[in-house]
Amino acid sequence: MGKKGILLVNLGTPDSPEVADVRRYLDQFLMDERVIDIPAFNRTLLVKGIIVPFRSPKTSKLYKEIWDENGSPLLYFSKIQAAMVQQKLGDDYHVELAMRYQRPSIPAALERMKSALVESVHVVPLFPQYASASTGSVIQNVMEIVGKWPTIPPVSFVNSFHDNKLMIETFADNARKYHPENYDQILFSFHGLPERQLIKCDHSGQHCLKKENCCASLTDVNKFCYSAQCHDTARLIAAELDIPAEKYSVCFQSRLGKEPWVQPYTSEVLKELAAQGKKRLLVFCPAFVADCLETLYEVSVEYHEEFKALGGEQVQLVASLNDHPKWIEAMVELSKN
Ligand SMILES: C=CC1=C(C)c2cc3[nH]c(cc4nc(cc5[nH]c(cc1n2)c(C)c5CCC(=O)O)C(CCC(=O)O)=C4C)c(C)c3C=C
Ligand SMILES: [Fe+2]
Ligand SMILES: [Fe+2]
Repeated sequence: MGKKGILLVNLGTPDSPEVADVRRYLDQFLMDERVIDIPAFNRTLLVKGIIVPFRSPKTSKLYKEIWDENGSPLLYFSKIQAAMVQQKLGDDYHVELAMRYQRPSIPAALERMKSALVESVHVVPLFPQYASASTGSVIQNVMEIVGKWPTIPPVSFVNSFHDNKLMIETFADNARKYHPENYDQILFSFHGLPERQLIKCDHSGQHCLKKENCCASLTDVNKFCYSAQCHDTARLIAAELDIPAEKYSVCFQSRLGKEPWVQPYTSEVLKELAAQGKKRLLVFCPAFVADCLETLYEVSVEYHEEFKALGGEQVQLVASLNDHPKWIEAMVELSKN
């Protein structure tokens, strides 16, 4: 019997922090029709004419701040995760790591699986909450590639795992060493998303952003809503740590462009908390399964400085899932289901 193929996919990172590599990365990322979801002609003008030329040098500087002897933290931890999952799953499985953008690429990883004569392909997009721009893009890309193979094997996908028990426990474990009770407020800062994409993903057309706070709770009718899944993840981690509702806030970071993104924005929440006299914040970033630019720089450096300038004292990041054994167990579970 052939091996079962497992494809673990994260977002991607540049090959190096140099401007040319960052430019290639941003170009592939932002030209994705699910990321900048506007008509192709306008997307090309905006991405190739404005965002990539102006943003690449700035983003390159940020990547240089987090790049160490192991390279990009996102790729470093992703490789460790894949090797540990392969080791746990054993010889009946063939595990490949891929990045949606740049390397190791999805086409190359799928080609290696094909050459290894896998009997099936199970895809695990490494994004806990479903978004069209992340999970949706991975699923579409894999379907396009495998869809052209002469023999299409059984293919399956994980859609989201925002409430995975082992994942929730891992975030809680990582926070305990900071003693959450010693902080003035706990923040769950998720990657942001344009509001337009939230509305588009609501196939009923009747739920997302229709009423105040409608995207803050997860129900049967909005079970694919990114915002609702984020709120659910936050609620579960808070419950695991006995953090009362008034002691934590859910917010969204990394906004790009001028149109409205899912709210509240992390920067605005920092302003409000500083105005209330809060001094010490503990911040989870549960949209990511590995530390990356958005956690190590945006939260630990940018938000920390921003909060201090507002009169606060500390923004402490809770480490991501990285190579925590319980998270590896969760990945094994996701690989088998
Ligand atoms: C949680 C999953 C992610 C979603 C959803 C997502 C949507 C999204 N992102 C951008 C723009 C940028 N994101 C950038 C970095 C970045 N994004 C994610 C994850 C999601 N993005 C990760 C893990 C990272 C870090 C990668 C790393 O190498 O560490 C960047 C690059 C950095 C920068 O220039 O600021 C951009 C740009 C959009 C527009 C979007 C949805 C529409
Ligand atoms: Fe992003
Ligand atoms: Fe919603």
